Amino acid sequence: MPTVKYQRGDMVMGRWPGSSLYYEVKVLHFDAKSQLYTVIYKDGTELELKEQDIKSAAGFQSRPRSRSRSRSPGRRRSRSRSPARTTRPSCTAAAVAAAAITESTPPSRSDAKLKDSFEVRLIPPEQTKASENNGNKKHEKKEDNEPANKVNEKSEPEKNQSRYNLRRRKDDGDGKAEVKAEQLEEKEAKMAAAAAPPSVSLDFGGKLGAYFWLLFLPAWVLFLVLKVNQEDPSLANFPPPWPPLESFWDAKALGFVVLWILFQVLLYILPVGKLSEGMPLRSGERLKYRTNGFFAMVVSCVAVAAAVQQGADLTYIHSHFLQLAVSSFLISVLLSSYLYLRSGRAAAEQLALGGSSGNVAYDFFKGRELNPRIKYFDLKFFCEMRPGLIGWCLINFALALTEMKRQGLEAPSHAMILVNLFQLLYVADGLWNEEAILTTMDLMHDGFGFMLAFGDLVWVPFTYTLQAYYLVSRPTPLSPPALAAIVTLKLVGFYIFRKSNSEKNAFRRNPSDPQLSHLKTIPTATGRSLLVSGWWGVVRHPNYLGDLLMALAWSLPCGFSHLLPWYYMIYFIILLVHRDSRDMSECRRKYGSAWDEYCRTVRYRIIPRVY
Ligand SMILES: NC(=O)C1=CN([C@@H]2O[C@H](COP(=O)(O)OP(=O)(O)OC[C@H]3O[C@@H](n4cnc5c(N)ncnc54)[C@H](OP(=O)(O)O)[C@@H]3O)[C@@H](O)[C@H]2O)C=CC1
Ligand SMILES: CC(C)=CCC[C@@H](C)[C@H]1CC=C2C3=C(CC[C@@]21C)[C@@]1(C)CC[C@H](O)C(C)(C)[C@@H]1CC3
Repeated sequence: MPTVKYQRGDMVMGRWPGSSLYYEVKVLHFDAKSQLYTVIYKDGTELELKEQDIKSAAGFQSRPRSRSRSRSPGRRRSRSRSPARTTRPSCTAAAVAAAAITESTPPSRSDAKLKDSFEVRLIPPEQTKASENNGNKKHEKKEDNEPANKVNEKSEPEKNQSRYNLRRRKDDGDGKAEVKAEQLEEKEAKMAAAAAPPSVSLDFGGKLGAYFWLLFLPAWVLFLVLKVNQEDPSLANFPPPWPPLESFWDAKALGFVVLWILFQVLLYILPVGKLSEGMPLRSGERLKYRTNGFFAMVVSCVAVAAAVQQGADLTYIHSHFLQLAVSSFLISVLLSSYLYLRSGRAAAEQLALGGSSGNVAYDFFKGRELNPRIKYFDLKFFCEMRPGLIGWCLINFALALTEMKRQGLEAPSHAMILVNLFQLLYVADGLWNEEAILTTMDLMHDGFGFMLAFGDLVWVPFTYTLQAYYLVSRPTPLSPPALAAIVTLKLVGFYIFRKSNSEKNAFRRNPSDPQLSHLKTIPTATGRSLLVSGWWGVVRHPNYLGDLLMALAWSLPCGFSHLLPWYYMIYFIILLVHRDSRDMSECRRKYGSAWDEYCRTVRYRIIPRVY
């Protein structure tokens, strides 16, 4: 192939995205269509690079420290208080490669210091910039706050510095011009990284999987809704009776759903509440979000109470559950189609990683655009946090009223009260801590497409309410000890869930938060660190553990007569196990062997000593 400069198996130097640093990589593959080389770093991290980001190894050498008069990364480090200054690389892709070029033997893992202190492997682009910019004291402060780094600072001799000074020979010793060229390169590389995100493997079963999920998810919701309406919803009583076609559609139901969504839109755009910043995007930009979810929930409760006071019959929700679900489904399909169409016009840097497979079904399902917005109105954030989530509580409340009416009760049953209160607490907590959602996977990494639109508008309100629906016509008495045990379980789960989510959110927002200074961290090549003690040192997803305990507490009040009210628990285990593995791959890609280090230190994923 005449146009291919580097061949498979060639050892070359690849630019680390977002920086001007080059590391040794092996060429795995060249894609003629995208003109991208797939390269692999020494620790197994794979990236796709443009030809201009690859140089032949012959043009590189490690710069001897004595000649390092310029503001090279290594030298900048030696002036700053960054941990990178004082530690030696151990195993990130880039650092291993760096060490491999400058030393005959790569850094040894058996290094005694490695055991107790987590080491910096590479100057992260952000850190490099921070040290370069003397005015940026914030970053230095952050590093000071990390005890693990302090240990490193004391223990590592400066002589290691020169090992990271990898640059092209022609740049050597060229004072100001060099700095300028370097800054330009860094800027270019950043833009390239933003514009051409590295491709990631397709999850959810890839393209075929997308077709499957597009058909299966709506069918499954329909199945559940029909099943819970059966007098005997046991598995043996299969299939549930198919209702007449005309009963799927009700214009009034569609009207109610549209009104509800518009009401939530109105509450969302009111200039009430805090404007919170999201995490930095690949372009470096930080979007602003109006986090007034709790306010929206309170106003919605007042509005619903007023409507009931005025004689509105909420049992309509129970009797038209199917039609309301179908209406929401139609809206989610319309929304997803709009999202897919508009994503065609989105700039490359606005797309989620892996969101552009080129396959219509997959991209429609998974969503391409990361943060689709109409002016300041963030569609993904709004859909995830408002109509479906608050709607879930409204439906639960309506089902409690229906239970009272059906069973001639003066108050809802204990089981119904527990389910209502538990789930209300879950939603209210999510909305109270709305800002925390900005550091979750959905907001940071996932595109907005059918999966989330359907999940937010149909799946959450019409399947998360199944326990309450189940209880409407199936009285389930609870003994006082059972009641106490279930409440305790819920509170324990909630405590773990809230504390761990808040800890991660606080750390991501401000790594130098004095309240977190006791926590150990592992620095990574991206400039972000990973918590390795506290909640995130117990298991890799303590928040999932808390969430699962809560899910158990939601099913227990419904007893053990049927599987249906346990559906949420089963689904949730599958969802979280899959989410955990998706997150593992994503973090492995992002953090390279710093992530492996974290996984070796924190061995269990969700349940200590079990999983
Ligand atoms: N009820 C429901 O239906 C659902 C509820 N949930 C709940 O939503 C919440 C959010 O979940 P989800 O978005 O899946 O995942 P997380 O909130 O756990 O976010 C995962 C991200 O956190 C960061 N991270 C991972 N490990 C560490 C660490 N050691 N130190 C610092 N940061 C770390 C990484 O992002 P980075 O490093 O880029 O910051 C990672 O990608 C959870 O509580 C979950 O239980 C989730 C799904 C469905
Ligand atoms: C099968 C299918 C269609 C899956 C879609 C998954 C979505 C239903 C969930 C993905 C992540 C979610 C979160 C919440 C609700 C469910 C979805 C949208 C959440 C808003 C619930 C309230 C919590 O407090 C939370 C804010 C942490 C949570 C965030 C993730």
